[in-house]
Amino acid sequence: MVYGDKTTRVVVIGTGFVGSSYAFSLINQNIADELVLIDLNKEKAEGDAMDLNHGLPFGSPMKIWAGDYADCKTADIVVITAGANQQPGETRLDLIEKNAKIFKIIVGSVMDSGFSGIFIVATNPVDILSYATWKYSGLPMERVIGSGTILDTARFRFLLSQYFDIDVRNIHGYILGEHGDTELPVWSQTRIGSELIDRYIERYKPEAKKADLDEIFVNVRDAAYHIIERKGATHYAIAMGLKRLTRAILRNEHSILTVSTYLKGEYDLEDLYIGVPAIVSMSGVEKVIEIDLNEEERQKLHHSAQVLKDAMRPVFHNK
Ligand SMILES: NC(=O)C1=CN([C@@H]2O[C@H](COP(=O)(O)OP(=O)(O)OC[C@H]3O[C@@H](n4cnc5c(N)ncnc54)[C@H](O)[C@@H]3O)[C@@H](O)[C@H]2O)C=CC1
Ligand SMILES: CC(=O)C(=O)O
Repeated sequence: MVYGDKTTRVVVIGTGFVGSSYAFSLINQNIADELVLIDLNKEKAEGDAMDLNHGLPFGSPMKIWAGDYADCKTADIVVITAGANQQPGETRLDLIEKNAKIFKIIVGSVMDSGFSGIFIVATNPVDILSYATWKYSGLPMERVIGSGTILDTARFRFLLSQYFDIDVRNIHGYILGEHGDTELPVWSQTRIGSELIDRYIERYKPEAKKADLDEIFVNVRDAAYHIIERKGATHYAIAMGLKRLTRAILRNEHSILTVSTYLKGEYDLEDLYIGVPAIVSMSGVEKVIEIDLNEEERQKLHHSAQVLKDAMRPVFHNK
């Protein structure tokens, strides 16, 4: 562990579908020494702690308990997955009012404990609530990270891997922007192995159609709607994305991940959290990576940023 002999502690706030799936994912990875579960529904957190503890004989040693906000004081990472999720037909932005109110209380309680670690935010609308967490906590921007488009990028890579019949680990591409309806694919920089996708198609899959690629992106963008219609929530893949982010921090991996982070001029955007590639290490977001976008992609990213700014104005500036 990069923290040397120090015991590493992760606190999860909100042990619903996402929080409990993340906790399960974490105990299977031997990443942290301690895991604290907090939920408004204390019995749910207690039940989860019992259930997870009973699995430890099959895994690695870890201390897991249902705790309270005082336990955040020495935490390295606090992951917030608390709050309302989308009902069928609802957009992520529809959740802003109720979840922003919940966040004011949660983030205030975490900071009252004396917490000085890193926040990871997953609750939707994640870009706006990451901004809220940064504002409410007063922590440096690099220590407040939203899961951003980490999940959308994973969905994009998976669907492309199916289409091209190539190992998903050899598909390299990013979804940027809002984790939501205005996100965009960066086709101009998408690669299969080391080949740009257009060149790969020319050489190895000339029968591939633009309409198929467009449909892949639509399925990425609308994946949450499709899953929520079928089972009411999405949680396994985001749990694995949050675990990946946790590992990048605790193991100081310097990984490039599409997280929601604060922009101060990068991509000609400022004063918002939005999904872009960034280097993540034990200090949090070390650096935003500004990949070359073509004009259409740049315009779509700016449109997505504008939609986020318009949505957060009533919550953060006019009240
Ligand atoms: N960023 C991403 O890629 C994804 C984000 N999400 C978001 O994650 C959030 C959670 O989703 P689910 O786990 O499905 O919801 P859920 O309803 O299963 O769980 C939410 C939990 O938060 C708890 N909670 C509510 N208010 C609280 C408070 N003030 N303090 C502590 N706990 C509180 C509830 O008791 C509940 O256990 C939603 O906003 C959802 O949209 C879901 C999937 C992917
Ligand atoms: C719910 C959500 O944000 C997702 O699955 O993308």
